[in-house]
Amino acid sequence: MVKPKLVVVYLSTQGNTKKMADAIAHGAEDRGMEARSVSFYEADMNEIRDADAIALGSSTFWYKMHDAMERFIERMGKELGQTAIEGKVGAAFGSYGWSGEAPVDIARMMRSLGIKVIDPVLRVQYEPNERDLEECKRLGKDIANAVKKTVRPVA
Ligand SMILES: Cc1cc2nc3c(=O)[nH]c(=O)nc-3n(C[C@H](O)[C@H](O)[C@H](O)COP(=O)(O)O)c2cc1C
Repeated sequence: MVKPKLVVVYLSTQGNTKKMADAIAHGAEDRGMEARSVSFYEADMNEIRDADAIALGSSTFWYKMHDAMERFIERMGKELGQTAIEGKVGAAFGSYGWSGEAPVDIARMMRSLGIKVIDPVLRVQYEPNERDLEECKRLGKDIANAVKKTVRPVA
């Protein structure tokens, strides 16, 4: 049986958001998904097109997500088009220091592309601890549960 697929794309300067991304992927795997956590510059648009779910994460720098992540989401919309993206399950996350705007902005951009972003939009202050990583795994499991409930039309 083909497993449903999750791609987790992150932008992380010191590895904090990357740790969240890896834990989200592990949580989804525990619930039977095929999941891959990749840095934004390694992300493959064809893989995203084929995925049932996408999780996007960036740390907050100067009160917003990194420009490169914003450009990545815009490129995703342009290259894949709304029909390929619409109806996918999504999640937004990121590490922050004091204001934490990036995950909220990511969720807004994903929703404007028609992605069904689930709650919570997950934010962790600085380096995730064990409890934070459990929450990230929980989000991965929730993504898998949401995918099971979603029937997407075959393209
Ligand atoms: C130059 C710089 C600017 C930052 N600006 C913000 C900010 O505006 N708001 C905030 O919440 N955190 C800010 N931070 C804190 C980072 O988001 C935080 O260190 C985070 O854990 C980095 O995660 P990463 O390793 O995934 O990139 C900033 C950090 C640096 C070095």
